[in-house]
Amino acid sequence: MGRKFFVGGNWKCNGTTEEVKKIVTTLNEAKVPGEDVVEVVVSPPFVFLPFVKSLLRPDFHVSAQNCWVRKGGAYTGEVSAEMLVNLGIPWVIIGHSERRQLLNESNEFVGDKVAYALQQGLKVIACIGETLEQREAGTTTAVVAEQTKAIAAKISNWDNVVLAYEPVWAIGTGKVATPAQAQEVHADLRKWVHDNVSAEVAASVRIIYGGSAEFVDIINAATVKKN
Ligand SMILES: O=C(CO)COP(=O)(O)O
Repeated sequence: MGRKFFVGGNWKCNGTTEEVKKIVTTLNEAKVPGEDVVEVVVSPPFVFLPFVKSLLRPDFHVSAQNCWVRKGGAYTGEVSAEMLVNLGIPWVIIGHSERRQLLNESNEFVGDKVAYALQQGLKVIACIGETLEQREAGTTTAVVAEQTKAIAAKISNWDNVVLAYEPVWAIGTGKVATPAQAQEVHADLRKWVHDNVSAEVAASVRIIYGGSAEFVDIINAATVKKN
């Protein structure tokens, strides 16, 4: 069976109650293929999670944008994986480049977080991606492999992991990766997973593109491929 499509929306640190309500209303009216074809996941800030979950159509799901690396406790300002599970939040984004860069989350820390969240029963969108400097130095493949390796070292079951390739240079910069650029890294990543995890995981794990995109390119690429 083919891999199920996955579409996610990371709302980052944005929104008011009114705006959130408006977005959810729009999403609830959207026409999409069934859940058996595509999973749709939205990721509001923590404070809006229960609100969004309560308003969102049942075939769309919610995701947190982060969670604490281990069991909760005396970690002021953090939100634990257990709390997300308790609230019925099925997904969490881990290792977003904004957290890696602004909050110094290391590859190892991200690997620990992914492992702990999975152990608690959450599904994880694990983000990886290179900076402009790394791309220009020709180290893209090595960088994303290193980030993936740090996750692979801590987990054995990839069923509940989606790998999100999010090139840092195409996040919030106005720059976009072309479908060919994204596809090239996806292919390298899948090969890395094949050679370093297993052929089964390489065949089944979903790798999504998570940087900015130009819809025109995607549609053209799909048309070219179809023809
Ligand atoms: O960070 C992103 C997805 O997680 C995409 O960011 P922008 O849409 O701001 O480029």
